[in-house]
Amino acid sequence: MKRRYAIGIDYGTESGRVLLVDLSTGEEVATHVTTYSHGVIDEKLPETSEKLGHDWALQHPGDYIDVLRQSIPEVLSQSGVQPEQVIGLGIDFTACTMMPLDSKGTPLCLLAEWKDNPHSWVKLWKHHAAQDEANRINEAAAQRKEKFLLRYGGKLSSEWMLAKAWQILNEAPDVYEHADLLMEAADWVVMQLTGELVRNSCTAGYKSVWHKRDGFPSRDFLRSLDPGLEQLADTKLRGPIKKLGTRAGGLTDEMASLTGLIPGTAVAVGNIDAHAMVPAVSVVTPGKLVLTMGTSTCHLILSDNEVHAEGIAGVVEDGIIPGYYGYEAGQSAVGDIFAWYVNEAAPIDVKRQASETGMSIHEWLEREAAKLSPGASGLLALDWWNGSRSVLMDADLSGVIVGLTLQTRPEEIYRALLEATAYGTRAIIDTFTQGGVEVNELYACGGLPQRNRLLMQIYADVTGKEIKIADTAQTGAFGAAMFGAVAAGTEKGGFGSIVEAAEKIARVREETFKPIEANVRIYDRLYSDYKELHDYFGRGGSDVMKRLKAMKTNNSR
Ligand SMILES: Nc1ncnc2c1ncn2[C@@H]1O[C@H](COP(=O)(O)OP(=O)(O)O)[C@@H](O)[C@H]1O
Ligand SMILES: O=C(CO)[C@H](O)[C@H](O)COP(=O)(O)O
Repeated sequence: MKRRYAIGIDYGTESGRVLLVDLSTGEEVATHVTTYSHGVIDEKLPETSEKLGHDWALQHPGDYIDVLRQSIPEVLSQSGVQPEQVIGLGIDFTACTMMPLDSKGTPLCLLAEWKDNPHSWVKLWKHHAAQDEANRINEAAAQRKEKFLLRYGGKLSSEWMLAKAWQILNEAPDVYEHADLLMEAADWVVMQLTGELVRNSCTAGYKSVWHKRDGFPSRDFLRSLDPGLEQLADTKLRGPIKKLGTRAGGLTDEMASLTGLIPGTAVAVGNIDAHAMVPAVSVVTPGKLVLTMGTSTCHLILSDNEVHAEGIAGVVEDGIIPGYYGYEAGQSAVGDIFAWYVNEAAPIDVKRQASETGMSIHEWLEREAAKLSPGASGLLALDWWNGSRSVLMDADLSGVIVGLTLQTRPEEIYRALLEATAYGTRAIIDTFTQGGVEVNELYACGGLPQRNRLLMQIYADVTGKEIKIADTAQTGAFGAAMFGAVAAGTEKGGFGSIVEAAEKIARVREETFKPIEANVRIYDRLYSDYKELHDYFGRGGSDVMKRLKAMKTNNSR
């Protein structure tokens, strides 16, 4: 029998990565990356001089289609695989990355009459300008003792659908009114591929507060926020919600000719990028915490039980692997913090030395920072450069570095930033453990583990746990391909379930990162200092971060 393949597409913050996977061996046969030509739109709208406010982050939906147009034909031609050998396609996406659509399913930002309104564009997951709305949602839900709040650690995020939808209603009621649907980008791309309006249970559960039995927040609650939101769930969020691995539909003729695949190829319902990575590192049972480390980090774990605790961003039944409660927590910036330092703050001399040695700035700083021992720099940082997603769920918090002196070196700051993100992860592990979700093992995947060994050693030392690393640099796309093969089903040469797919083709590397005892002891002390700063700035010891942010926002008006 001819070999069978599946394609997975990982829609990240800056680019879409397409991977062709051999379903009999798990071999990654070909991969291609399409960088979004509009990138993250956070200063002004394309083709206009319309300036965006603080904390805005938008995208262009055309960039998502470019990934299909460019990268799918590319992996087919690189590999020589025949289109009919590709039995399934799955996608994963950043989330909540949402957009308003008209009644034909066209994003409003692509229509001449709406394109100058920032609210007609795709709001990227890291659009944080709906914090006011999030605060008001949280106050109202707490006051009304809404049951759903418990499943989200007591707070909904400004990154999620409800806050973003309400921001549109508040600031651009005409856009809200005209929007027939508000859709996750993951579901919109699946709709383009198949012509079917199908939502996936993962983004619906984690980002739109949907529950398998209780549905969305009640009309009564939505009306209590704003009468204009009352019908939100029944109208703009309508559509069947299908569980992960379900076949959303077959590839349309139009999409078949755009991609070079054959019409009718099975397309799985969408998924969140981080969540797709869990089975891709072979995790399909409880107790194994998966760190998906890239621009941001998500922390995902399965459990047999539903527990509620502060700091857990969300628990969704069947949200990651059917049959389990899937838990998510996260840090809104990780790679983004290192990128900030490299792009905005590293001195010119560092850039010169890196270029002289033929290394990237990250690589040079990593090499120099690895020469330092833990605690030697006298620096300690908080990891809130893009707010705190867990444990505090507050986008108005910001970054801190304590201990700077005239002697401080760039590699010391770089290392302090790596360490800060590791402390943030340890705080999340504590939250899970104290909340009753057992964390026995750590798995790391995403773009960072294979790029920065020092980072991974620091994570092992700070958490005191051995870390297993994904055997693929394209973990999201690999997981998406696995779900694509499940959607195709066994009769087509795919898999009967995601658990079967994980058993047959998912794997981790043999090499692991093990904690170094002497470092663990030092980091234990530094972590307790981190916690002191964390609670001081984050739990009301000082509101200086919020005052500074308010001053900055007022000044820019
Ligand atoms: N050697 C490195 N060390 C630390 N961070 C890095 C390194 N190389 C790239 N990064 C950061 O990794 C992030 C990109 O991660 P990746 O997983 O590829 O993308 P995404 O999160 O968009 O899916 C960027 O924030 C970038 O600054
Ligand atoms: O909230 C998310 C998942 O729940 C975002 O999709 C994620 O944090 C962004 O992913 P990346 O860092 O890989 O761009």
